[in-house]
Amino acid sequence: MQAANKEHLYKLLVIGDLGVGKTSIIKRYVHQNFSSHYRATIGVDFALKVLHWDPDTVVRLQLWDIAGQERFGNMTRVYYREAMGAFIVFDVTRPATFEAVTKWKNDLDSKLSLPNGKPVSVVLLANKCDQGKDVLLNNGLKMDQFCKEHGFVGWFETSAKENINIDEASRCLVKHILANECELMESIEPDVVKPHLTPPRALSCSSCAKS
Ligand SMILES: Nc1nc2c(ncn2[C@@H]2O[C@H](COP(=O)(O)OP(=O)(O)OP(=O)(O)O)[C@@H](O)[C@H]2O)c(=O)[nH]1
Ligand SMILES: [Mg+2]
Repeated sequence: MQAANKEHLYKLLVIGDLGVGKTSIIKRYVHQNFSSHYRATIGVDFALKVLHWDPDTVVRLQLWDIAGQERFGNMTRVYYREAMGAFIVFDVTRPATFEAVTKWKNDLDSKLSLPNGKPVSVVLLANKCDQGKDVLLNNGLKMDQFCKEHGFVGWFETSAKENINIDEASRCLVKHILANECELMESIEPDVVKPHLTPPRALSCSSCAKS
């Protein structure tokens, strides 16, 4: 296979309350397995997922699995640094974890933004949808409105247990990150190549090429 000529590496955050399924979603996405045994994450765990985005683009995702117990503490600023996007996860069987979504989003937006000052792209995950949709049934129709009001680029009902919508949610987030990166690149004056920038060919990105 011809070597990809565009490589991207993005740090992604996975945040949300205790026990909503952050670690399980990452385990399903990266290792294709699931365990019903709950072992709370301490601090932060890491995982790497490589996507062959298109024939000449490879996207490497560095996933930061942040413990729910970190709950907008002062460590989150350290964990959030230089991330390009995030998943905020709640548990559809526990309404309180949905209430916490706005707190996580506000914490993220108060501590992290893109170099142009815009908020990073965030996709909302309504996890454990294999276990019923209590929260969604009450809010299902309003989820699109909720996402618009709180600045989420999309939302998905997911299940780490049944492997539902996790790939789709990741593609949605990466698509928005690529578009953001393109906008950032375009905002850099084309005739002023800053010394730390890599050679011009890396300045283009697939979504720009498509636009
Ligand atoms: N039925 C079902 N159970 C799930 C799903 N995702 C996670 N679980 C279970 O929920 C519990 C918590 O999952 P974790 O992935 O450890 O949750 P977490 O968000 O990483 O929790 P912290 O690390 O404490 O923040 C475990 O018992 C999982 O098996 C799912 O999609 N469906
Ligand atoms: Mg965990």
